[in-house]
Amino acid sequence: MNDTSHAPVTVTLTGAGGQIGYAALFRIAAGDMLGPDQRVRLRLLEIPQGMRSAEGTALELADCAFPLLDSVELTDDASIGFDGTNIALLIGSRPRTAGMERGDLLEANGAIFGPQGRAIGAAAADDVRVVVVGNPANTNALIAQQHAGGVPAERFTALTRLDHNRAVGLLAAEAGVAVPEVAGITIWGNHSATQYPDVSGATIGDRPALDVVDAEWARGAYIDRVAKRGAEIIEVRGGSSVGSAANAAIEHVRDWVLGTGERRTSAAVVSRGEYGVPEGLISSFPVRAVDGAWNVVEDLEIDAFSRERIDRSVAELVSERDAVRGLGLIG
Ligand SMILES: NC(=O)C1=CN([C@@H]2O[C@H](COP(=O)(O)OP(=O)(O)OC[C@H]3O[C@@H](n4cnc5c(N)ncnc54)[C@H](O)[C@@H]3O)[C@@H](O)[C@H]2O)C=CC1
Ligand SMILES: O=C([O-])CC(=O)C(=O)O
Repeated sequence: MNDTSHAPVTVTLTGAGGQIGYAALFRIAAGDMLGPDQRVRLRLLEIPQGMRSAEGTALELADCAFPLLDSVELTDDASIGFDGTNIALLIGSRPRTAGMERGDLLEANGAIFGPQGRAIGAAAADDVRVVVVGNPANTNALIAQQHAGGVPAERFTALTRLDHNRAVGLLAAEAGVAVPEVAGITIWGNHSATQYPDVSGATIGDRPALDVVDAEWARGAYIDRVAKRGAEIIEVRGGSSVGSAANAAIEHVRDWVLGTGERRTSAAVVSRGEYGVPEGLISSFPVRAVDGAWNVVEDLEIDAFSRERIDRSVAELVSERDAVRGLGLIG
């Protein structure tokens, strides 16, 4: 992938007929995800009810005449959708609606991700990389991974980049600085209201963030605002985040494939026990991407406040894992 020959990369999107799919596909085809020289083959995987909408999107993609877009194929068969795929964005699921918590979604969505994981295991390219967007994203990623025999576990990730970007944007706004001044924020744990946006190691310009903004705010209202931003958007827009979610998924894949350099970001990746997170959980960590792989940044200091917040979110991931195990969705 991304070698000098620039052979086309196959990108599969599930939920391609949905809102995030619509917001993501044009940017992927324009080169925002894999770079301005990388041709892409798009596979749009939908359920029968979503096919018509995906067909419409495919017509519009054709009408853009994107030079980097090699082909667009539509299917409702996962074994075709993931055949030879290099990058899979698992977006299709049921969005949360007002008043609904993620726990309610476990059962509704869990059954989607086992078969998709199996199809990825059976059909995808050797270098396949998967990011799960559909909620509950961390646990859906775990389910897919557990069914994808033969695919290295670390190729399954879940999206917390949207939370990360929200945390950066809100901190920059509070400090009255431009976004590039902010560095070193971490989202820990689950993509849910228990997530912990951690600014204890963050900087604003060349100063510790906690010397610039009120520490009480950073450890109170700020955490709540970031963690509940999804619900805020639902409340204000009347629907869940779309443009910002598509953007985050694109940035997640772009960093994973092209690298972050020294810049730190957040992604939900398979724990190898870092920071006391139980091995095997797909939990959000501070990460850098090097040579096509996410590496957890391991040398951060965790104070008692952070420890408690991380543990709380990780406990929720453990309970989601146990719940899907109880439902027979994983072994
Ligand atoms: N991780 C994150 O940061 C975020 C995650 N989300 C989640 O992303 C998901 C998608 O959101 P939207 O695009 O707004 O929803 P949407 O309802 O507009 O689109 C979902 C699409 O998925 C399709 N679909 C359902 N089951 C499928 C399956 N088994 N295979 C293929 N396609 C399938 C549906 O037909 C529909 O077209 C939701 O679960 C939402 O909660 C949304 C925002 C942020
Ligand atoms: O909250 C939701 O249902 C959508 C979502 O994941 C987010 O916006 O972070």
